[in-house]
Amino acid sequence: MSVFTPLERPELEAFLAPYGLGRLKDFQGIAEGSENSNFFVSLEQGEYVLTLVERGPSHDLPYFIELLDVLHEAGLPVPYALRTESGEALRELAEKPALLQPRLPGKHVREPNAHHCAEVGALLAHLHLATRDHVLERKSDRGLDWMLTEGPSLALQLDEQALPLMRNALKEIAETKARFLALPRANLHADLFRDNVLFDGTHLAGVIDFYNACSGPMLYDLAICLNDWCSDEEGRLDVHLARALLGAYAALRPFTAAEAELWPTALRIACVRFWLSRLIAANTFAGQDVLIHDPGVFEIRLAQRQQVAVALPFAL
Ligand SMILES: Nc1ncnc2c1ncn2[C@@H]1O[C@H](COP(=O)(O)OP(=O)(O)O)[C@@H](O)[C@H]1O
Ligand SMILES: N[C@@H](CCOP(=O)(O)O)C(=O)O
Repeated sequence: MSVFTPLERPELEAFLAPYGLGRLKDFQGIAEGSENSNFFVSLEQGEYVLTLVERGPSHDLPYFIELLDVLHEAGLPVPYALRTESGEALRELAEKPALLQPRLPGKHVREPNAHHCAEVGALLAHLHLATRDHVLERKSDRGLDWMLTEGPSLALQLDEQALPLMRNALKEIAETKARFLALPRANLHADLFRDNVLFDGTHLAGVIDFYNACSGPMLYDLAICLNDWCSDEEGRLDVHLARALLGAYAALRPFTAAEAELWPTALRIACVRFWLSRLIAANTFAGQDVLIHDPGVFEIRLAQRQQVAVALPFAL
C-alpha cells in the first residue's frame, strides 16, 4: 500500500486537462506513504505528483498551499501546488481533495552521513528563516495540548517498563509547556524524517509531506528532525551526525540561551509526539494494508534521551 483510492485513466485525463500540460503519457500509484494516495504522473510537459488527500481536516489545505507558495518563492525545493489555466490550486478528484505538484528529483536516504545531516540542518534553518518574520499561524493538531490530552489514556496500554517513562515525560511537558511555547517561533515542517527528504546524489533536492506543518518553536522542529536523522539502532544520538546537523543549522540561525537550556526537553517532547501518534496508528490500522511505523522505536529513543550528550552549539 498505500494507494487508498485507485484511479482510472479517463477520470485522470479529465482532471489533468485544465492544467494545459499536455497529454497523459503514464501514471503509477506510489506505494510509499501512509496518509494519502499519491501517483507519479507523466505528462508531455514534465513529471508530476498527484495527491488525493485521504485524511485530516480539508479546511487546512489552503493553509498548506499558502505555506508551500511562500517556501517555493524563498527558493526552497518544495512541492508547491500547480494552478490550472483558470488559477485553481485545490481541486477534487474521486470525491477527494486533489493537488498536482512538480515531481522533485532524488531518493530517500536510509543511512545518512554527516554531509546529509549538514544539508538537512541548513535546509531546516532556511525554512525557519523564510517564515519567522511572517509566521503563518496554525496550531498543530498533534501539539503539546494533544499530547497532554491523549497521552494519559494511551499510556494505559503500555507495559510496566514503558509506563513510567511516558508518565514522566508527560509530566515534564505539563511543567515546561509555557517556557517551551515562548521559544523563538516560525513555521515548522514538524515531520522532517528521512522519508520526507529527497537527495539527488549528495544534493538535497526535495522536502515533501508538509501535512503536519504548523507554527511553533523552531527548536521543536530541530528536535523532531534530529531524533530521526541522527539516532542509531539503540536509539542513541550519533554525536558526529548530530553535531553536523546542529552546526549547519546554527551557522544560519544561532540558538538563544533559552533554546540551549530546553534542548534536552525538546528532544524528549519530540519522542513523545511520535510515540503517541504511532500507538494510535497501530491501534487504528491493525490488520489493514497500511504502513504502520513501530511505536517502540520512540520508546527506546525517549529512554536514551533521559541524558543528552549533544549540547546545542551556543555562544555565550
Ligand atoms: N513532489 C514529490 N516529488 C517526488 N516524489 C514525491 C513527491 N511527493 C511524494 N513523493 C513520493 O511519494 C511518497 C509518499 O509521499 P508522502 O507525502 O510521504 O505520502 P503520505 O502523505 O501518504 O505519507 C514519498 O515517499 C515520495 O517517494
Ligand atoms: N513521520 C511519522 C509519520 C507522520 O506522523 P503522523 O502523526 O502524521 O502520522 C512517523 O514516522 O511516525
